[in-house]
Amino acid sequence: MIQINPREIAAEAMVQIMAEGAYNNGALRRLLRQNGAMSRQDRAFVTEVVNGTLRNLYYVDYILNTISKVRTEKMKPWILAVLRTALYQMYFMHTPDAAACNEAVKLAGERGYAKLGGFVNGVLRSAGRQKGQIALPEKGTAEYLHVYYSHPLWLVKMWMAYYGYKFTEALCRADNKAPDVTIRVNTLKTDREGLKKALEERGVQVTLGKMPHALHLSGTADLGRMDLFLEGMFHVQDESSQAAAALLAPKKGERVLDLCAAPGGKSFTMAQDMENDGLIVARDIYEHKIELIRQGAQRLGIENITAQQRDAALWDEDSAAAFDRVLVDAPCSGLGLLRKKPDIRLKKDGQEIDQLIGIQRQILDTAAGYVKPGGVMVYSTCTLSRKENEKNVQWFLEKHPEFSGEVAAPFLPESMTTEKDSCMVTLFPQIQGTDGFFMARLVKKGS
Ligand SMILES: C[S@@+](CC[C@H](N)C(=O)[O-])C[C@H]1O[C@@H](n2cnc3c(N)ncnc32)[C@H](O)[C@@H]1O
Repeated sequence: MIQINPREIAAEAMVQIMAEGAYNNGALRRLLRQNGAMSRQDRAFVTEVVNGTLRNLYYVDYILNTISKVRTEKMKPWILAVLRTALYQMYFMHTPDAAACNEAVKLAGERGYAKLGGFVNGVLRSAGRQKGQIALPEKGTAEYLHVYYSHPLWLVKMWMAYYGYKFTEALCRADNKAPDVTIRVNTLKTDREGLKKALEERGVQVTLGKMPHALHLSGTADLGRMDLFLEGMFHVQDESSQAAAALLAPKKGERVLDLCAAPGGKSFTMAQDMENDGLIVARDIYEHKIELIRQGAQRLGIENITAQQRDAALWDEDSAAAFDRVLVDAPCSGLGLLRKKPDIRLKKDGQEIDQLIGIQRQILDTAAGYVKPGGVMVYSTCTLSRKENEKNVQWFLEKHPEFSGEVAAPFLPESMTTEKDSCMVTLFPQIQGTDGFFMARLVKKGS
């Protein structure tokens, strides 16, 4: 049997993600598939090392740059990947220092860098000796949160300006915990108790979520291959997204437009809430993503979704005042997803926010015209940036006096919202245990 070294796969993933620009989840999935002979334990190890290293990258690099004479940005991609993943194992996974160090030296040699084995050995031995002794920036500063919790400095500063130091620290800490898998029970086929029991019979640990059809799973190896998944008993969906669908609250027989719908999660949830009755037009700008909506709907036994490729920023006369409910789940900076997509924090620099605001406002402006008088629109993002969230809603309500905000709390379980008298809700990983998420309920006047 071929021996696959999981440490090598982890370092390879880091090269692809950090030096070649691959997305974290995509690169991991591809490498795990290509090395399918690895044991379940080794696959879990690779996933933990890659996600953990990415989640703690600013900290790991801070240690490397304190110890090494060569700065991380000057290192060869392979050597840097080997050092980062080895240091993560030593500092966060309790791998014995000597084992992590010896393996790293071997890995350097395997890709033609045998000459750098001494350098790798020196840096890691020194890191082992100095564990817990390297001075960090002073506590109470943005620089401390940046290094200790490995969040970009610009983001820490932005959140501190919004929420203050203590709240930002709690948020950063929550971002660094690997989340469990959350699913939405397919109420067209089963119910929460029935699915919980069936999952438990298959060895999955299950707890109930705050949303009425949410389950939290742990101990799931390959959920996508499980019979219950293939039979369409659930789809994977964070509780924040389930809440956004609940805030729009579509009813049986209504016409619903989901303008930025792929891969389809919120459309699927709404279709189930509507008991497969009425119509959901689910659109996205990317043709290849439309197929994901169709496949998902088919797996789940959903028949009231029509998927269409269309740019939501461009006006569609045929949709004018044609929908009871419109969802604008806008493209955004994704700063609420740091738990699940740890590479987001490394690849954004805050510059893209202003560009996104332009697109979000264009989509909102266009969407307003598709809502029937008396109809409802929900604007949502998976980000924690007030410019993309509250400021956009304020802008929209000023520009569109035919809309007003409706208090959101009555549409959500009490534990999901802390704002009791606002049309806007922000969810945080350290409070609701969800992704960082924003949503607002806007009602068009008239009847
Ligand atoms: C936050 S994701 C949507 C997630 C989806 N609502 C769900 O619950 O599964 C945003 C989506 O907007 C799409 N998008 C980006 N720009 C768009 C545009 N101008 N028009 C329509 N869709 C767009 C992206 O392709 C992406 O699928």
